[in-house]
Amino acid sequence: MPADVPELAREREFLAEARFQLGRMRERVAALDGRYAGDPVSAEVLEAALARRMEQLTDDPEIPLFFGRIDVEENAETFHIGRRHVSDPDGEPMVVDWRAPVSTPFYRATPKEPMGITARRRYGFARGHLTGFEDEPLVRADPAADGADHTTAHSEILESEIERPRTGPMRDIVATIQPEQDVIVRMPLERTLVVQGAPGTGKTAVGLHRAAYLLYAHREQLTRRGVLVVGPNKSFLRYIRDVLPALGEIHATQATIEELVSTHAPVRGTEPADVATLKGDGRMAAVLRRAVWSHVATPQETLVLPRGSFRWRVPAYEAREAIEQIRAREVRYALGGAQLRHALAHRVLVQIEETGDALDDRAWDVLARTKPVRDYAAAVWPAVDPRRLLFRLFTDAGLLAECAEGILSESERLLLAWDRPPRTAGSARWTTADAVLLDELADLLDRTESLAHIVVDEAQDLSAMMLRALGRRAATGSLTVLGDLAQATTPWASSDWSDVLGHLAKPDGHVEQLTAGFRVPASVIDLAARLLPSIAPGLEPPTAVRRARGRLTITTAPLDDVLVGVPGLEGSVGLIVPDAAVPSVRRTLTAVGLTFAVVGEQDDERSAPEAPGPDGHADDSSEFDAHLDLVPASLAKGLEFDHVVLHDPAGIVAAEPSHATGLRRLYVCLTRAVTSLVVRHEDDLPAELGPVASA
Ligand SMILES: Nc1ncnc2c1ncn2[C@@H]1O[C@H](COP(=O)(O)OP(=O)(O)OP(=O)(O)O)[C@@H](O)[C@H]1O
Repeated sequence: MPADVPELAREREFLAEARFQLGRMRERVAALDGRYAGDPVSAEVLEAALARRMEQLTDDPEIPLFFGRIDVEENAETFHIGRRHVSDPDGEPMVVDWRAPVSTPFYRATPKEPMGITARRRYGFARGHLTGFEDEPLVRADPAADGADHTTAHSEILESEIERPRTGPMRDIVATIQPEQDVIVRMPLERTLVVQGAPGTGKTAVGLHRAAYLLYAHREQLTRRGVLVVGPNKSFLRYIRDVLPALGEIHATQATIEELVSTHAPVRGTEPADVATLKGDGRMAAVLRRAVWSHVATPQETLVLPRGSFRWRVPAYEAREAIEQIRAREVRYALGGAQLRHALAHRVLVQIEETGDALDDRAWDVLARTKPVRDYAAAVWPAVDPRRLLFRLFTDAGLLAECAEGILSESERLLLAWDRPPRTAGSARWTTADAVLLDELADLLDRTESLAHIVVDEAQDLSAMMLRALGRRAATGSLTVLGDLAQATTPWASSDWSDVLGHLAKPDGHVEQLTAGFRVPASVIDLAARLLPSIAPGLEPPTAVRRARGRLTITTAPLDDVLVGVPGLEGSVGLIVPDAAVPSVRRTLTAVGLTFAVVGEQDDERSAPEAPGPDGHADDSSEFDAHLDLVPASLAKGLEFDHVVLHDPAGIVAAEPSHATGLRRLYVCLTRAVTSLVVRHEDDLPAELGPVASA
């Protein structure tokens, strides 16, 4: 960094002034009062908007108010770029929001394509204090040179940001978003995107920054219609939950797929992988559709509606005609039922009018609500309850055979039938896959409301039916789909992104790739990549951008010995173990006197408040604030630690339903390390890792 002391002093003054102006902006908002709005509803809306604005203008002295600057060629103007907009009393911008179009060159300009700027400046900060800056001129040395470099110059600030030790939950990358990432972040809202990338290429980070960008660029539409971030489990959601608020965005909901669908029934059951896989198969959608529509009967009787001294009649053939017309409209089932009542009532209305009585729309509604019309419609177009219908499908072989004819084989139908059927739909222990089917049924009955945008992380693990559940929640919106086919660990996972887009009902969506690896050091990538030919032929490992090659140790030493050095390690430490080994490893950790948190334990504690607390040594702070985390292998996905101790790789592979998914789980666990990885084993390492020398 240059030791340009006067310039550094000027920048510090500018920072102090920007902070002062931010305080002034906040005071001005604080002085506004929502109570002076015209009516109570507007007052409430205004109060909420003011509270949000106050929150956005809060100055956290630890967070730099700006992190970059660009010098614009045209009018020699400079723009400081930060997390939020700050203006002076004349309304002139002092700091521009990183998401504003004017900031784009900060992220994308290269000497070959300077995008109208002459220089880029990056700032170094320590705990909110400006410590230095680094200038990168963006003037091409030789404009005639063809094939000039598209890359940006080496930056120490960028490098130290990437190398910074990981502590606590995930943080934003707004100061160092890379050009290929920025292209994804700023893609138009209408576009559904899949971002395929190897471990640590920044997919999660990019997805969250895209959500923040879209909330900025389409504020009104997105806050009104909603943004949802879907993650694989609750501990992962806790890991990422601070990123959007740090970017000033609090209007996105986070949920697991299970949380989304469990509104239909609490998920209390589990089932064998083959059953869950079949329930997640896209063909189930056709089975359920048939099951719902099989309720519509063919009217055989005349509808008789007494009114005053008259008895109006709708013959069965007219009711059949009405049903055919409604079915041709392909409306949702419940709406179809309402339309049938109105169609029947309309036929009565016409007869009444023919007698010279003039009736209006209200009378039509009244007729549609009369008991004879309701009863008649309910008999031929009965109400359907999703839980009861699914219960019948799993207990009534005849009904299932009828609905699955030509779709599922006999052996598949047998697989769906409950071994020990519950007595009623209410007492059934529904599984996640069942809840997803209930969600599909609910949508066949009534259209699911669509959000404006959904970011789905670890999407490779979702079944076709889960993807459909998300797709319908973005039916009039779009999605950002993040994933890595090599990390697919569910038996129902997809092996092709175009299939995923098909199930989401977004066949026009397109796939982007990220290849630069910001997490995993080269030595660890080299080991993990040995699995790729077996688990995802055709996919490439990431290209490590970390300067250090990292430390890789493979050892058969006792776990106690491996743990000796843990307290002295800088940054976070993750001890990843097979799920079944958590209790025994926990005892080991307690015996050696280490303080630790167990990833996922907060969920267990919440679901079982009576459960005895951790055995004296577990850290009661949030799992990602602990120095050492004990991580069940099934929850490692998406997380990262400076140092990883991977205990019993063969056990991790063996715990999965198939060897292929076991190897993918191992690939996930191997790629969580930022600085060092210790693989500790007693049993032979999986052959696919090839020959390795154990210490
Ligand atoms: N442009 C960047 N600048 C600095 N750090 C970055 C950048 N992009 C990604 N990172 C860091 O790299 C790490 C990995 O990012 P992230 O978790 O988003 O990757 P991922 O592709 O989702 O990984 P996985 O497939 O393992 O879930 C994070 O610590 C993130 O902050």
